[in-house]
Amino acid sequence: MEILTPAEMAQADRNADRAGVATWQLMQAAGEAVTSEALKRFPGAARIAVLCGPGNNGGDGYVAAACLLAVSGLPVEVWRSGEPRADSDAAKAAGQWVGAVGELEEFSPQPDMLVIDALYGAGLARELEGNDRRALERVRAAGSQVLAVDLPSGLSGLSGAVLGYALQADCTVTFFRPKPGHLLYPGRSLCGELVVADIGIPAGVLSDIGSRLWGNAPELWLHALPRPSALAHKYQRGHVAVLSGKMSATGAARLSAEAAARAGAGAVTVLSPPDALAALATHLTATMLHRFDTPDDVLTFVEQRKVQSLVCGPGFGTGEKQMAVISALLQQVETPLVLDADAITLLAKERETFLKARTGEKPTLVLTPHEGEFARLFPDLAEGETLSKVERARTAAKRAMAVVIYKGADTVIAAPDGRAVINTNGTVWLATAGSGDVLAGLVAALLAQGMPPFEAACAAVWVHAEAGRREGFGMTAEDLPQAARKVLAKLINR
Ligand SMILES: NC(=O)C1=CN([C@@H]2O[C@H](COP(=O)(O)OP(=O)(O)OC[C@H]3O[C@@H](n4cnc5c(N)ncnc54)[C@H](OP(=O)(O)O)[C@@H]3O)[C@@H](O)[C@H]2O)[C@@H](O)CC1
Ligand SMILES: Nc1ncnc2c1ncn2[C@@H]1O[C@H](COP(=O)(O)OP(=O)(O)O)[C@@H](O)[C@H]1O
Ligand SMILES: [K+]
Repeated sequence: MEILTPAEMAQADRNADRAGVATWQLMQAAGEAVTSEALKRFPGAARIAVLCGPGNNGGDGYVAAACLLAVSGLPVEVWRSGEPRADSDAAKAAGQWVGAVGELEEFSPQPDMLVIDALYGAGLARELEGNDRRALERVRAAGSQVLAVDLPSGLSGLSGAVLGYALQADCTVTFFRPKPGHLLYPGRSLCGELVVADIGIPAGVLSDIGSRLWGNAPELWLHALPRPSALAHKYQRGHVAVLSGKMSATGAARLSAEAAARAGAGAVTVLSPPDALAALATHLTATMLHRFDTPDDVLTFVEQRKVQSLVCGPGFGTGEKQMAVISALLQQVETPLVLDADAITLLAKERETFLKARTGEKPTLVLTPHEGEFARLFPDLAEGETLSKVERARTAAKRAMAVVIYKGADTVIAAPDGRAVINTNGTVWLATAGSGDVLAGLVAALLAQGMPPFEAACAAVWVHAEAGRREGFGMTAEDLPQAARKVLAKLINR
């Protein structure tokens, strides 16, 4: 599903108006959607308080208050912060509320109350403070249940950051399409359960908006998942090479290699520095092993053995020898390349040179930084407090001419052409050592089988997360490749 920024949502609104769906109609539908979720989800509430701001978010609140009074059989109170502008839809909605309206500073929340937070939504223009903030703080202290209209007031719809203060909602009802702030942390957790209500905006309004952001789902990349021909031999199913680090750090490369094999690569080779050969040889079975000493050894292997993708970084090391290998790969190899972990740290050491070289048409590169690695490679983006994670990932992808998988609980995948995806099926069980190495192997396997890089990255992230969910508590990274295989097998058979 497309994700719309607040500005794109406003455009959708205007397009809907032009298509004959009036904003007043949308406000009615929004208020009714809030009403129906309130009744469905909070059957234990003894009374309802609706907090209404001066804009359209407040307008939705007034509509909901009127509907709830008519149908819930509960006492409904309205508390306002500011007055709607004359002749606005919100003013019309406020005019239809027949009950009393209290000033927000006098609002006294109760534990048995459902509070409907309709102070600010997409129009939040500055930090939430003063009476607004104090009222929300009282709600938190009282422990009332909270339904947020569009967004918990104070949350940035663009970035998911809290501007001043925001309540923890039990449920958030938004309209038409989710916004980035619903899916990026901390917004994602503050929203509680997210409901995306259809309020009658036709999907056609999206055509000239050109949103380039989606929630990650198989629909985006299922068509591109590799399906080998019946006659394929092992190398035609993709040959992945994984570069290992020294003897004491070979596990990471093995995890990537195992993941690549389980994700459908027909052949996987671990390239090993001389000192690690023995350690790897005792552990590898189906995975092949090949020694390398110099960057040239790697280049020769890639060419002669028709390697179709490479993983470099997991457990690789950050010395000069390793830097020489990465430079050679970036400069002399056309094969799709996944750079993770130590490889990203190495790139960061030569940041300027690396980024300068990444212009124009370049061979496929996928970078998989976690928060710390991202900050090393793009310190200015990591510091920019006003940028959302999506904007950071997009800018990084453009600069590096690479698909960037910016990992975390809300992993964002971005391509140099501006496409971006927010992953939403992650689980904390993935926060285990080696889980990133598995992800790198999954991406490489899909690349080696010919999947386009952005789709391969999105698919790998989704499958990795789904595998983590399947395994759940107590899972280690060793469990992930097999679980990923099962997830992929199901998808391929769809
Ligand atoms: N398709 C759709 O999109 C639909 C959208 N709908 C609804 O519309 C909502 C967006 O409405 P909106 O644009 O009127 O903005 P909203 O959030 O109500 O606030 C604007 C007002 O608040 C003020 N203000 C802002 N920040 C402030 C602060 N910190 N502290 C104090 N004041 C502050 C601001 O003042 P100003 O900055 O102008 O001085 C202005 O007066 C959206 O979230 C959804 O619920 C539905 O009706 C159905 C269709
Ligand atoms: N709290 C979390 N919720 C969801 N996914 C997470 C969480 N923490 C980490 N992950 C995921 O787990 C993986 C960890 O990768 P990484 O940090 O590189 O670990 P390692 O270096 O140990 O392999 C990434 O895919 C990341 O998105
Ligand atoms: K709100």
